[in-house]
Amino acid sequence: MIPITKPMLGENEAEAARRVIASGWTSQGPEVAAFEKEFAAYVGAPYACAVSSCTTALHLALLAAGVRPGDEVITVSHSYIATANSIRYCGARPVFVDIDPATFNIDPVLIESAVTGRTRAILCVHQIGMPCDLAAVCEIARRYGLAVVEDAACAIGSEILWQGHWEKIGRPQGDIACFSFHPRKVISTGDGGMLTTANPEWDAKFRLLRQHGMSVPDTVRHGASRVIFESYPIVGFNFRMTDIQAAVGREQLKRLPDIVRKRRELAARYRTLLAKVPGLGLPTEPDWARSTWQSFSVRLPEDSDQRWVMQAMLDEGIATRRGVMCAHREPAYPPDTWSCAGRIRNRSCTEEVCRCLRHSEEAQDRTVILPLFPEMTFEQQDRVAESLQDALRVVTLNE
Ligand SMILES: C[C@H]1O[C@H](OP(=O)(O)OP(=O)(O)OC[C@H]2O[C@@H](n3cnc4c(=O)[nH]c(N)nc43)[C@H](O)[C@@H]2O)[C@@H](O)[C@@H](O)[C@@H]1N
Ligand SMILES: O=C(O)CCC(=O)C(=O)O
Repeated sequence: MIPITKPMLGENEAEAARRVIASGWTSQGPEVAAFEKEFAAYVGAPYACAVSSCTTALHLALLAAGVRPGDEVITVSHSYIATANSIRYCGARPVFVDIDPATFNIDPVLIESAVTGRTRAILCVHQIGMPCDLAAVCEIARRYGLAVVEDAACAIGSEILWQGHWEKIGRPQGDIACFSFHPRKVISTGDGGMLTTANPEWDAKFRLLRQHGMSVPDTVRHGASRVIFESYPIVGFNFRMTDIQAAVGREQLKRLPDIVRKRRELAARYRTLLAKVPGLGLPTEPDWARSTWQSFSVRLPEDSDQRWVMQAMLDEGIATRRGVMCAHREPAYPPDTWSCAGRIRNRSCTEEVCRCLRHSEEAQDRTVILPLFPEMTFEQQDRVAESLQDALRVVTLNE
């Protein structure tokens, strides 16, 4: 079986976890602090704060940016559901903007029509590791006084050409960037997340909110020679990362440059292997972006059926995934819970038929994500390419 993904974990990670367990201190402590410092150095950010997942990171980012019940946040529907959910957790309303079908990222041309008096922030996504057009997003956000939160779940190691220099995503170019260490991502701690920012007040807020709003952390009280009583000035959460996870994350960071290099090599190789497949659309990388290729997504020819192709490949022992989901199509998102640019401004869409998100829907329905992981062999990759071509050929023959 060729899986869709396989986290690159080995003896070093196992030894790191063992070392923490043997130390007797396993909850958020010195390993988390060290991981944060090393992660900040990697992306070039002034501050990094570790949490339990990217979902909880997004939630804290929006709260710190001042998103409150009744506010609107501009984002994409075409993303894992956690993106839109994080807005709902704040009692705010997602306003969905369609994607550019070439990059699967928010179409900057459409953002301005989604801004209203209630808009508080733009939550943009670097979908499947491809940097979105942050320069355009930030320009609009600055003009309207909006915060920019980046969902960089898949973009650890992605780069963007920023004011003439290549920078890692997460510096951050916006106001806050959120990363994921779920096993489907570029590096993994089992589950886990990270927020980066240049704003010390927001960083302090993340730290307070991730640990119940506790005024004096347990680590400080643990080592104190005088009795200290903590207080809880605000309602916080338990969104901590453990020291076991952080120790694994530190080992993963050491592997990261090799992982990204390998992923880019495999993505380039897919491009060569699939270049001549009739009607197949290959992903594009703008000349100002370098992806991690967290996923390699191909657009199927017009005459092929997505589910049929995926099943044919599964029958050959190859796992695939459909294109990235659209939150607005899920039962958790009835029409009264979200808006989209057209429904606000032109009223060109009815409740029944909405054309505002047609590129998002088309990407979900017409693309297939192929296996790509650093330990994938060329032989496995050849099998994937052949199996896809066979499946497409059978579809054509059946016509
Ligand atoms: C492109 C999108 O990819 C992911 O969505 P997805 O629909 O592909 O995710 P799922 O289908 O839930 O993928 C989870 C898969 O990730 C793999 N996986 C999940 N956890 C593990 C693990 O611990 N070990 C191994 N070896 N594999 C793991 C399994 O193959 C599992 O089926 C998410 O990461 C999204 O955030 C992302 N945008
Ligand atoms: O739970 C998932 O499958 C993805 C969500 C994620 O990556 C996260 O919250 O860190």
